[in-house]
Formats: sequence, C-alpha cells, structure tokens
Amino acid sequence: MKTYDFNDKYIIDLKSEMAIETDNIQVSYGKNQAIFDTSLKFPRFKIISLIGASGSGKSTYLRCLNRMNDKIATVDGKIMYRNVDINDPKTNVYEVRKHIGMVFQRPNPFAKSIRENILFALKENGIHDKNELEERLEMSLQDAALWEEVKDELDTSALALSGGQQQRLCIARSIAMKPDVLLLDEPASALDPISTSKIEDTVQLLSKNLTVIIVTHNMQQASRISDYTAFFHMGHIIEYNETRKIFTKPKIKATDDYISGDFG
Ligand SMILES: Nc1ncnc2c1ncn2[C@@H]1O[C@H](COP(=O)(O)OP(=O)(O)OP(=O)(O)O)[C@@H](O)[C@H]1O
Repeated sequence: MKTYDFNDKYIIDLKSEMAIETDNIQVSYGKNQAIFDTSLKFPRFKIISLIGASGSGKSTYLRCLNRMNDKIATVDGKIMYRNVDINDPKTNVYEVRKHIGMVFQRPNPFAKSIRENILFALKENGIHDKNELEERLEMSLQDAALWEEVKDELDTSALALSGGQQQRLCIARSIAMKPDVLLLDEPASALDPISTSKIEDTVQLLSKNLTVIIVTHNMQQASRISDYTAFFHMGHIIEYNETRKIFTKPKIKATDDYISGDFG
C-alpha cells in the first residue's frame, strides 16, 4: 500500500456565502479516530461531492453535519450553520435536522401512503393548514421529479414504488421541510442507471434552492453533477477544489493516484 503525507493537502479558499462549514472536526469511534482535523466550507446553492476509498471517512464526516453521529461516536470541533455551532450539545438536534436533511444509501420510506410519507413530519412539526400541506406535498414531489408518476396514486403504499421512485420519495420527504442543506449518502448506489440519472437530474435542479453535499463512489457522477469535490484518505481531507480541477489537474499526488486508479 502506498503511503502519503497527510500534511500534503490543498483546500480551496472560498469567499462566497457559506451554507455550512466545519472547523477542525475530529471523530472517534471509541479509541479509533475516523476523522482528523477537517475544516471545510460549503458554499450556498452548490453541489459538493465527497469522494475517497472505502473506509476513508466520507460517511462519518457527512453524518456529523446533522448530528447523526451523536449516539455512536465522539465528535469534536465546530460546525457552523447560520452563526450557530450546531455541534454544541446545547443545540437542539431536531431543530438542526429541519434545516439540514439527509437521505441514505437504501431508500427507507415509511410503511404508509405516498401522501403520508411527505405529510407526517410536517404535521409533527406543527403544520396543519390544509392548503399549506397540499402545496408542500405537490411542490416536494415536483422538485423530486416524482409528481407526474404518482399524482394519481398518492394514497397507495409507498412500498409499492420501485427502488428509484422510493429514493426520490425520500428526497421529496426531506425537501418538504424546506431545508437549506441536503446530505446524500450514496443515494444512487443501489439503483439502476436510469434511476441514477433521474436522481442526478433531481439533485441538479434542487441546488437552485439549497446546498447538496453528496457522498459518492462514482467518480463520473461526482464530475457530472458537483461544483466542488473533497477527496478523503484515511480520515484526512487531502484535497478540496473545484470539481473540474480535481478531475483534470489535481494538485496532490494522492488525489491524482486515486482518480487515475493507481491507488492503494
Ligand atoms: N458505527 C461505527 N462504529 C465503529 N466504527 C465505525 C462505524 N462507522 C464507521 N466506522 C469506521 O470509521 C472509519 C470510516 O468509515 P466510513 O464509513 O465513514 O468511511 P467511508 O469512506 O464512508 O466508507 P464507505 O465508502 O465504505 O462507506 C472506518 O474505519 C470504519 O470502520
């Protein structure tokens, strides 16, 4: 296995308005440190891919951004969202997740109707106005490119949908809350190429209104859809730059080896 100097890194200096940023994040599972000193800034209305080999820490880092590691790991450092450190234990985690949504690798709709999958969390969060609920239902399904396929069967079970449709329903469920940031953990890895392409189109449309941070193993996908890409290696951020530059002219040898398949 090749070894690389973790101090040899390049992080782009971004100046635009940020949706969320992390300052010296460290994550440990018991004695095992999975993320070291990671400071990254994610600009508003952009798509950012997190890439790296299996076990490099991409999902661990992503999960920090809406406090999904709270019960399984120790997370030190700051995560700034709207001038608030959301990693502070005093910050209400349910409030955080209203603004920073997440969709996982495997579609996980509730065993309820398509309609209730969208409306459940809204009602739980105190939205009861019928017009508002109907509006959010249609808006989120439209934005997740699912409306035309399901508008006549909103009261049938979500579990009857195909895997790709279920994943778009999970995206719709997240965006119905009108989050600022959407975290996607390999959302298309369990899907066929046509469903994958629909998810990619959806993600690109969504970035008009929110910031998307996506973990992907698929480098073509990262280069097709993202504005910026962050490369992780063994828990260290090695390179963060415009996607075009990462894939055409990486500045760091480890990144170059990874994207050219000459790694490990
Ligand atoms: N729940 C957990 N408990 C203990 N260790 C974990 C847990 N989740 C991840 N790890 C460890 O943390 C490190 C980073 O794993 P992580 O899943 O974040 O990497 P990844 O880059 O997302 O990998 P993959 O691409 O395979 O999903 C690995 O050493 C992994 O074994």
